[in-house]
Formats: sequence, C-alpha cells, structure tokens
Amino acid sequence: REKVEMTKEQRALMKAIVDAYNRHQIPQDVAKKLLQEQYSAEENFLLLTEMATSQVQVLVEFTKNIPGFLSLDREDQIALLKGSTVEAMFLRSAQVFSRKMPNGHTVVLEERIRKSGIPDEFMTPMFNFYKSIGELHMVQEEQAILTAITILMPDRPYVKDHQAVERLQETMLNVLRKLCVLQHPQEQQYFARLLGRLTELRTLSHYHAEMLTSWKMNDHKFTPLLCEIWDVQ
Ligand SMILES: CC(C)NC(=O)n1c(-c2ccccc2)cc2c1CN(S(=O)(=O)c1cccs1)CC2
Repeated sequence: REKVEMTKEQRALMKAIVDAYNRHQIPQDVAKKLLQEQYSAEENFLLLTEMATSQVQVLVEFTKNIPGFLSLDREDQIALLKGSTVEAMFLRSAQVFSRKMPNGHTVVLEERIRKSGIPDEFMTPMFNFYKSIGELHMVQEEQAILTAITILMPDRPYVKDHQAVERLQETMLNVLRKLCVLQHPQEQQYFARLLGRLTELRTLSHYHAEMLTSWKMNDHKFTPLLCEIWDVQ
C-alpha cells in the first residue's frame, strides 16, 4: 500500500484545530457537579442546561478558530452554528461519557442523566450513540476534526454559499482520512465508520427537536442562549 503522508499544510491545519479544541473545554467543575451528590430530576435538568449552555459558548469559540470559518459569509456562519450545536453537543457528550473516569463515575453519570426529566424513549438512542462513539477509541485529533466536519456541513438550513462551506469541509475530510489511516492502520474502514457516526448524530438531533417540544409542554426553563440557538420561545 502506498505510504500515507500528511502535507505540511495539513499538519498545520490539524494543529490549529486540535489547539482550539483543547483550549475551549467545558469547565470541569460543571461536569463534576453532576457527579457530586444526589439531586432531584429538576436539579439534574438544571445542571444539564448549565452544561449544554457552556458547551454552546465553548463551541462558538472553537468554531471561530477553524481556519477559513471567519472568511465565510456572516449569515452562513450563524446558519452553520445554529444547525450544528445539537450534533456537536451530542458528540462532545459522547466523548465526555466514554472518557476513562474513576470506576463507578460513568455509572453515576448515566444514572444522573437518566434521572433528569428527559423522556425515556430518547435515552436508548442517546446512550447507544455514546457507546458506539466510545467503541471507536478516537484520538483527540480525530475528535477535534470530526467536530469541525460536523460544524462545516454544507447542507444545513439557510446556508447560501454551499460551495464555500463544502470546500472547507472537504479540506477537513482529507485530513481526517489520512489521520485515520495513520492512527488505525489495521482498520481499513475506520474512516467510513467515523463518518457513519455523523448519520447517527442527525437522527439524535431529530429526537432532540421532539424532546424540546415535550419539555416546553412541562414548562421546563432553558437559558436565553439555548432558547436562541434552539428556537425555543
Ligand atoms: C458535556 C455536555 C455538553 N453534555 C450535556 O450537557 N449533556 C449530557 C452529558 C453527557 C455526558 C456527560 C455529561 C453530560 C447529557 C445530555 C446533555 C444535554 N442535553 S440537552 O442539551 O438536550 C439539555 C439541556 C438542558 C436540558 S436537556 C440532554 C442530555
């Protein structure tokens, strides 16, 4: 098989993305709160609201550091962010969930998430996704670039300059393809499996939209930022 090499530009691009990804992390104390003591379903819901809100802020900062993103049309930048926050949030959640935690923490975390007012029919697909991401044992470069690829999805609603976004995403896909070959030489289809997760993410975001309506019914409160980004009144 031919020797796969990353070009200088691709290595620089990957470094920029990974540095941005590592710079913009959720404050660990928020995640720790979820693990601390036993809370009520309402309190767990509030914690998740707090975590999701800080994740959106982290995501905006990360996105601004994706080379080329700020040169896109301003309205397209907003359309890409609005269209990808739920998927990026589930991707980040899966990565946090499948991270090596002191034993018992994962169980506690799952229990807290299950007891937070989220409809049961949503739990199964959500935890299946977390596990399917965990099984991939992604390195952090792959996590960072996969998140960038999710954000730079040209077919999000209201994107005008489809081509410009496609060009940026293609650059990222080329880096990810080489990275997968270099990091997982034994698994021919690893890159394809990674992209398959993006399809699973879309399904989750449809579930999420339905969940939002049911939450609105039981007058669950969200933060102004989540209301803005998720078009919740
Ligand atoms: C890491 C952050 C981004 N994850 C997070 O906030 N989680 C996590 C989660 C997963 C693994 C580890 C730690 C936390 C599970 C869920 C959410 C948020 N959503 S939400 O955005 O729909 C929501 C917002 C408000 C009420 S419900 C519900 C499900």
